[in-house]
Amino acid sequence: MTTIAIIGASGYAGATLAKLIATDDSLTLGGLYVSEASADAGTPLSVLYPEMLGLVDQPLQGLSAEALQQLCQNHQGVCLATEHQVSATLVPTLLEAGLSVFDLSGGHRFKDAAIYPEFYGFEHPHPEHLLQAEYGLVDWYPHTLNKSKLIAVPGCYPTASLLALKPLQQAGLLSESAMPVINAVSGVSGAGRKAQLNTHFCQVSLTPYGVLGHRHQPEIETYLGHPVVFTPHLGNFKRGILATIVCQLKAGITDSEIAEAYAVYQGNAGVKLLPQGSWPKVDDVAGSGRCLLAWKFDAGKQTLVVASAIDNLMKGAASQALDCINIHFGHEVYS
Ligand SMILES: NC(=O)C1=CN([C@@H]2O[C@H](COP(=O)(O)OP(=O)(O)OC[C@H]3O[C@@H](n4cnc5c(N)ncnc54)[C@H](OP(=O)(O)O)[C@@H]3O)[C@@H](O)[C@H]2O)C=CC1
Ligand SMILES: CC(=O)N[C@@H](CCC(=O)OP(=O)(O)O)C(=O)O
Repeated sequence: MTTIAIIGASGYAGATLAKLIATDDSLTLGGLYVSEASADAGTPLSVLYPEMLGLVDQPLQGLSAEALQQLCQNHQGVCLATEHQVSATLVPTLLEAGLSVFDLSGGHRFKDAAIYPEFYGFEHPHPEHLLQAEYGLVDWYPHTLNKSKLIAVPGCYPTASLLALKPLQQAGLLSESAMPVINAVSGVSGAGRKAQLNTHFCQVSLTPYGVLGHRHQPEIETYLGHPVVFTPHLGNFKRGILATIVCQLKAGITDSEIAEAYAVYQGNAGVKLLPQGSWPKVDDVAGSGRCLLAWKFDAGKQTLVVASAIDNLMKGAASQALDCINIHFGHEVYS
């Protein structure tokens, strides 16, 4: 059995992951950590999330220097469900102790350290570790996940967008002179558990944000290998992401070439194509580790619309992290 700790376990992504690890036959859920001064230190996770009563009753521990030392001695892997800068600061100690690190934040998704001051608002404290991180988009890069002890779990919007666009890019169907336009709506849990006025459920009304400057734009472009226009929106529902993407394809492309490109997902339990004429809904993926895709093509305009739905806390965070852990340690993956 492989024992996994979670730092940031009281947050939405960390708690979702704790539940998945606790019910995974190949893994043992180890220590659950919050910040040293957290008001939740000492509280069982199941008190914060009663759905986990009897399943995850261990208390959250404040991450003191002593707790960090014990974490390093007692676990094979650790998940960082913490804010980007916190993850970037913790990684060197965890790697030096020999642990495998699964970072759910954006702290290690780029090789180019210059992205951090521009899109994340801080200088990366350990750019040397960026070069060793592998990007954990499990449906596309499963074979690199045992090549490094540092796995950068993708962001939620990039997961939804890349799963929709990579088949087209790989098959060479995207027009080189046009950018896919991604409009994506996320539920409020995407913003985390901590209260903030602009993500207060009663204040939220469907609106774009981060226009032409969201940090997921460079992440999508990096792993697609093609520029895009990405506009996230916040919607007044709890969980799920729906990305609706409009792309220009090269002249002469046909429906059957598009179908062939998406056949890359045949037999993949984690990504499913809906029958032509059906479109994914966020409620159809809430609580699931799957991505649902659907597309329609106008051959006259060479325009493709593809829609992609995931649960931001599952495929967009915790279930993708769980798949990364199991692939990394050579266990069976159940999507
Ligand atoms: N929510 C989502 O849909 C997704 C989130 N992510 C990423 O996952 C990470 C976590 O997100 P989310 O769960 O939403 O965030 P939350 O705000 O819900 O949770 C953050 C967690 O980190 C803990 N924490 C804060 N500071 C520290 C610290 N210094 N040391 C240890 N623990 C700390 C918090 O507890 P406390 O403050 O009490 O210490 C809490 O447990 C972020 O990087 C986010 O960008 C990725 C994909 C999707
Ligand atoms: C609705 C909402 O606020 N969503 C978050 C994205 C959550 C996510 O995927 O986070 P990371 O890339 O940061 O890990 C945002 O736009 O910042």
